[in-house]
Amino acid sequence: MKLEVKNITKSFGETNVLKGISFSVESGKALGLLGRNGAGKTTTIRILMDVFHANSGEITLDGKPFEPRKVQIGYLPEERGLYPKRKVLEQMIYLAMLRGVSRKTASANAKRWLERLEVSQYQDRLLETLSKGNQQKVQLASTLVCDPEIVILDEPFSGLDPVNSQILQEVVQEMIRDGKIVIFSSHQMSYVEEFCEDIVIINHGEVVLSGHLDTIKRDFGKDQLVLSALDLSPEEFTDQLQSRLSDIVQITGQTKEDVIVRLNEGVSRRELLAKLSQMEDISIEHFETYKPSLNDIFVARAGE
Ligand SMILES: Nc1ncnc2c1ncn2[C@@H]1O[C@H](COP(=O)(O)OP(=O)(O)OP(=O)(O)O)[C@@H](O)[C@H]1O
Repeated sequence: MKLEVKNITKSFGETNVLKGISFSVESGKALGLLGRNGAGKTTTIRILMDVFHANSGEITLDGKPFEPRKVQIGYLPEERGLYPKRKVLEQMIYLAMLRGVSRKTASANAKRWLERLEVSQYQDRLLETLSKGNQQKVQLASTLVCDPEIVILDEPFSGLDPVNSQILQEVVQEMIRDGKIVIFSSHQMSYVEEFCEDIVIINHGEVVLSGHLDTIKRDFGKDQLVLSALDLSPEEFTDQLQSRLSDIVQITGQTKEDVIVRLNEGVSRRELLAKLSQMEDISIEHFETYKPSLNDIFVARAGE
């Protein structure tokens, strides 16, 4: 299956919140839907879920108009939506039945997911009596109870301890292996890097970057190098580079140990290396291609 979002726009009153959002995601893959607070991620998801109508654009599934009610979708919204005063298992079965699953299957699926997420001991408790993390796991179990083909997870890791995060990571990996379409929205970039082959970054309602994460990283790191020099702090080395090599490199960043530079247009790595080795008072310790993290890319593309 292939889900395609094509040039979606949405306004609330005078405010254009989405200004032409496009992306696609296929079965067995996870797409990271990223953006700063207020960028338009939830609005996009709500349009996918048919909570809002787009002003223009279209959404297709395998080339045909997407009808969310005709496909099983598991949506874990950021603002969680279960009933605090109802029992865990009872409400999971109820919610699955609302989505057309038989009572027997709903009950079996609910028990299986509660077990898998290690919260089956709470199945007969009122939801509000569970800890925040355990409520979160019940939410996730409820998302999966209808055996969805499309899974949309909005900040699924918030409030989970490291052990529970690990369990959830395994579940997400399993869903990808099982051929689900996964849309994963999170501000926690390390999880996005873990699961998502492709990403789309939205900023002020526009896609500012999208594509295959490995390719994006390669392109972003292209022409950038990580350098350090023996017996010089990154600050001292930065000063040296700025005063002596500013015709061939620009400083783009600094870490605790290294300086990150970008080659000026037309300058090769070989040229830089030659210039550095001619500097007799400096011994180069570290010279390698810059490998940006998704966090670096996000800050560069979605930062003001
Ligand atoms: N029902 C609504 N009426 C008016 N404006 C809205 C409505 N829903 C969202 N907005 C506005 O649309 C913009 C995008 O909001 P949205 O919730 O999609 O952002 P987001 O990327 O999900 O942010 P966050 O990371 O904070 O959850 C915001 O400026 C928000 O105020």
